[in-house]
Amino acid sequence: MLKVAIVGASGYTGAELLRILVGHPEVEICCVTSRQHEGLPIHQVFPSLSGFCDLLCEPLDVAAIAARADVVFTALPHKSAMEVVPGFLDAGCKVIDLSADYRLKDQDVYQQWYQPHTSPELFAEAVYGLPELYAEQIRSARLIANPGCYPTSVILALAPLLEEQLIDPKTLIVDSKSGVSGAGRGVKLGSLFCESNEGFKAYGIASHRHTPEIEQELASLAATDIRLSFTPHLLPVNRGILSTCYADLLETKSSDELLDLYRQRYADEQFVRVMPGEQLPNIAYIRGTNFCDIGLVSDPHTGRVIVISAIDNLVKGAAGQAVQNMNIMCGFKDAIGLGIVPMFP
Ligand SMILES: NC(=O)C1=CN([C@@H]2O[C@H](COP(=O)(O)OP(=O)(O)OC[C@H]3O[C@@H](n4cnc5c(N)ncnc54)[C@H](OP(=O)(O)O)[C@@H]3O)[C@@H](O)[C@H]2O)C=CC1
Ligand SMILES: CC(=O)N[C@@H](CCC(=O)OP(=O)(O)O)C(=O)O
Repeated sequence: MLKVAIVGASGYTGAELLRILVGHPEVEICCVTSRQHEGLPIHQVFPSLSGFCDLLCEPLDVAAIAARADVVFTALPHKSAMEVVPGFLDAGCKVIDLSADYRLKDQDVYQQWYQPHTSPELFAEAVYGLPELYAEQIRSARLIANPGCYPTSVILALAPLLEEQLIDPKTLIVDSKSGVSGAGRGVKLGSLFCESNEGFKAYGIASHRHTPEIEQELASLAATDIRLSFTPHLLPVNRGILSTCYADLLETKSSDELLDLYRQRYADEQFVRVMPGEQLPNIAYIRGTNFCDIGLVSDPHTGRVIVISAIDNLVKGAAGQAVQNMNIMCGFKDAIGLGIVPMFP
């Protein structure tokens, strides 16, 4: 059995890692950490886990955890992850980092959007953990930079069009809407029920820290520089991201032709579902699962294509993708532990 530790287990992505990994046949969870809940059984932190996991929350002692774990999931806020990731790697663990600390390839860009980085020497080694693009590199990786939730939804939505150079990269506009769990479990004014319920607002306009991450990956697909207008919105639901992506087509293509391209591109990707014909993604269809649903419409009136994608921010946007990466790194089948059928309604 593979021994895994979940560092930052009392957060939302930590809870989701636990939900997925308690049912994983190749994994034994050996350690969960939380500073605030040290000594408390994790099922008391998350009563939903009663009967599934009775590990006690431990402090974050890198040496003590590394002595027991083969793989460490760091589900910590960015800036905190970089304080512990190098120690786990030095001790011989594989690390899947859910934070943004190792996603960017350029140290100056990281510093501009976050803060000075304390282990930029790991940037070159870290593999951006989007299996639909980097499965080969993930297989032999020691450090996975698990992608951001918004970036996952946007990159998967636009990859086929950019790879085939069918859209003008200068015309890209993306609107994304996220459920409130995207902001984490920490107490924040904007996450309070009365602040978010029945409201719907844009935030981080022209300044959201996922912009450089999305641009980095889209530029690599398009083999040209990308400048993106990215506007996230806070949606008053617990989970789910719906991204709407607009771009000018460089040649006339019908919706059916483009859908065919997407079907071919993702034919071997079991977690990407290209919606048939008129159907469009809905966060209600993927809740709790590792699916990314994609639909599109080619608009002859404007010459633009509009691509819609939907993911669960905590699953394909975080914990599910992290487990998918672990499966690939460890030679397991990609979908082990992730074969959840969506519930509806
Ligand atoms: N929520 C989402 O949809 C997504 C989140 N992510 C990223 O995943 C990471 C975790 O997110 P999420 O679970 O939402 O965050 P939460 O705020 O819900 O949880 C954070 C966890 O880290 C622990 N923690 C916080 N600060 C520190 C610290 N300085 N040292 C040690 N432990 C600490 C907390 O426990 P305690 O304070 O008890 O120690 C808690 O267990 C973040 O980097 C986030 O940006 C990525 C994609 C999607
Ligand atoms: C709704 C909400 O607040 N979402 C978060 C993004 C989610 C996230 O955790 O992003 P990282 O993985 O890059 O940290 C935000 O806008 O900052």
